Amino acid sequence: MHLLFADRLPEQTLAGLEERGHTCVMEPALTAEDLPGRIAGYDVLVVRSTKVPSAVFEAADRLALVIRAGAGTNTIDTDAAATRGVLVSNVPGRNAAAVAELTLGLLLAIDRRIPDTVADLREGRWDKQRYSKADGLLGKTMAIIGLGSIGLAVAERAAAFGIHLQSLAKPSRSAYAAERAEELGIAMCDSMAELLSTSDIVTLHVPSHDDTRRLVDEGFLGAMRDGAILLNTSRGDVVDEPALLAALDAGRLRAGLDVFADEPGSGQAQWESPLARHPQVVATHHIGASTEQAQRAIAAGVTEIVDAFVAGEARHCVNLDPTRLGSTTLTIRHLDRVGVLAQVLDELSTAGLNVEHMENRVFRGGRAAVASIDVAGEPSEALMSALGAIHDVLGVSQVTLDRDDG
Ligand SMILES: NC(=O)C1=CN([C@@H]2O[C@H](COP(=O)(O)OP(=O)(O)OC[C@H]3O[C@@H](n4cnc5c(N)ncnc54)[C@H](O)[C@@H]3O)[C@@H](O)[C@H]2O)C=CC1
Ligand SMILES: O=C(O)C(=O)COP(=O)(O)O
Repeated sequence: MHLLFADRLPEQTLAGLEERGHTCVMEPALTAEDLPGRIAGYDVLVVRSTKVPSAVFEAADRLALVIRAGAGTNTIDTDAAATRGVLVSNVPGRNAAAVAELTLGLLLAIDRRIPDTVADLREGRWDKQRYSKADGLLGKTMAIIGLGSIGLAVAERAAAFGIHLQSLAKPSRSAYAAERAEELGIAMCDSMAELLSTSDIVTLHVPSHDDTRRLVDEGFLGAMRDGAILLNTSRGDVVDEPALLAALDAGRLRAGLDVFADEPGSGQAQWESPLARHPQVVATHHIGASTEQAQRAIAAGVTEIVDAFVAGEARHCVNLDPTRLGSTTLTIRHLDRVGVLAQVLDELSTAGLNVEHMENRVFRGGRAAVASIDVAGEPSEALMSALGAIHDVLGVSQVTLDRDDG
């Protein structure tokens, strides 16, 4: 396969993929505007924060997979990809420790005003009194919004500082996250108002999507305690930035920010941001995931996704239907002979049933096989008998599932 890397990944990763017979081209200076003109001829596109707009999918001739070498896929038009049948995968969890480390770093930097004290010393100014007013973190309460890989990694580290942890009760939380939250002693609040009004620190770890964009608005900020600290290492647009600026100007809050709504990409740029310059803010250059450890782990994840794709698996794909694909699963046991599946598909097509997912596994010995076919709709009795009557079909059964149960 031909792979285009539009951001920098370790050379060893490319070398490993070339050893597997793939052709890899790395052009880390490519921008979202360049990509449509460069994508022709590539099967796989690998990006970090470089944006992948719909124009890329319109211009692509053989693109089958986009890999986000990181967690957040908000920079990729995943709907446009889905319309063109292009898989989009991310590499979840592998950079969580790095982001959690930076989050705690921002918190310590704010509490002790480390950037200001360092800057003064670099200028030759000694002022012990000025920098002797930190409050300390022991016994403080932290609200964690988004209890996924990063939220939990932050919780583990904050717990070690003696910080009390709380989050929002969420019935749909995964069993793993719910169990881990309990182990870490994270208290659950029933409402956002309760969570915010009882926390000294609020840290954001949700992805950017329709429900979370500008989640932190004037009302949210107003509900935070006076003197509280807001940490954002998720995405800039989760925060209403003018509203945050107003709260900072009023001296009500302090903030640690790694991400900004209009941040420049991975290169260098002249960039004036009133938030990043604000004296109540400690800001960094969206470097949460940028440790060697995290990038090695992410690169290994990219290789695993390519290997899985070659083997026919859409690993960590974010734009396939997450619920059950077809409403009915047909299980067809048959002799492993050429043409049996073609006859099965012919019958489905005559019945007007669209196949949404299909897998065929051969039994040990190679004499028989079992096909599992998800179809959109309910097969009629006539169709079931027609399938059962196909020569070499050993048996047919069906399970009808509620789409939401997947
Ligand atoms: N600063 C940086 O360099 C990095 C930033 N990120 C950002 O952090 C985000 C989170 O990353 P992970 O923890 O790895 O993802 P994750 O998918 O493991 O966790 C996200 C969590 O947020 C929860 N969530 C989603 N919508 C919510 C809502 N409306 N209210 C409450 N919870 C909600 C999900 O249920 C999930 O538990 C990424 O989507 C990305 O935007 C990720 C990696 C690096
Ligand atoms: O993994 C993520 O979601 C990140 O935000 C990291 O972005 P980056 O790979 O540093 O451009």
